[in-house]
Amino acid sequence: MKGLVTKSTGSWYAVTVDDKSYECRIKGKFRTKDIKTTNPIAVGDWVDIELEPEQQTAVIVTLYDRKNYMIRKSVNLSKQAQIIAANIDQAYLVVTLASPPTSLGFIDRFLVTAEAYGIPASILFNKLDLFSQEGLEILADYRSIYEDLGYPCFEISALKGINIGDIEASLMQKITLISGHSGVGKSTLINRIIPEASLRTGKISDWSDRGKHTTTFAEMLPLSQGGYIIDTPGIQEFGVIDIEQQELGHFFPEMRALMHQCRFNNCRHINEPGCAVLAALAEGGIEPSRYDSYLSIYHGNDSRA
Ligand SMILES: Nc1nc2c(ncn2[C@@H]2O[C@H](COP(=O)(O)OP(=O)(O)OP(=O)(O)O)[C@@H](O)[C@H]2O)c(=O)[nH]1
Ligand SMILES: [Zn+2]
Repeated sequence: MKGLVTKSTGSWYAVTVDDKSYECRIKGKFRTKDIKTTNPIAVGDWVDIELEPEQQTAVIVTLYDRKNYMIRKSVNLSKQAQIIAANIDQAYLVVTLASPPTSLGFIDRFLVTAEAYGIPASILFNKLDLFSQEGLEILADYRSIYEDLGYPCFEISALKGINIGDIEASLMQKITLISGHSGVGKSTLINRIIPEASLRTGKISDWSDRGKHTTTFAEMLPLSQGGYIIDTPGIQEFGVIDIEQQELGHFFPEMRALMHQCRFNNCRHINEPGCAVLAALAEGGIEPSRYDSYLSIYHGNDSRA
């Protein structure tokens, strides 16, 4: 029977076939290109399952080819990768400028991975209700960096219900991944959009609570207007994986637009003479924070919260 993986705990998977959900485990090996993954099957995957005799459970026996996926380097296991979700139409990164802050490096790593797999990405700036005047100015700066690159940005308060209608409209009939650090408000947002979901939301009250994950597994939730949201556990760190140094510039839209003007066609945009990217950086046509992220990813560094 062919079904859709709608929930994953890492060892068990819920697979939906014609509105019926089966608790499944994996049989055999499933490989993603040459990458070692901590989870061979991810939410959003299409699979074949076989019922186990005289039991309520089933086993996943086939994994169908994926249209795309979001992947990151696993924390502490730098050789291994985690597939966050597969077969998605768009990826929404929920960020906050405070409690907890999301770094530009983290945002850029997420966007580069989305570009590499052809997934349209948007940024949701949450907790708008907490912003001071100064905070709003920083928000406007961040927003303009990413909007100028073509990434849609939303300013919202999941808690107070501000600007949620715009997001709801953009989710219709689509499979949308919702990702971000722990505590940025993903569950609060999803609860507002799908009240029946009643996901647990956590209070991050002090330092010792930081990193406490209230969402522990990825889950695909149907929307009443059609489409799905994929809720994922909070991510501390986003390590880019499976991108060659030489192709990295292609996944920065502002660099992609200029690189054919570089003198050398194998330009790394680091110190080459006649580099159009470095010229644009010097003239303010490329954001220094974006170029910093390029260098940092190029040199294989991960982002930490
Ligand atoms: N002030 C304010 N607080 C918010 C907002 N959205 C969420 N919060 C609070 O932030 C805390 C974390 O929210 P969650 O929705 O649990 O965050 P999460 O991203 O789902 O976290 P994980 O499940 O750990 O990944 C809770 O105390 C929420 O009430 C918002 O728009 N404004
Ligand atoms: Zn160059």
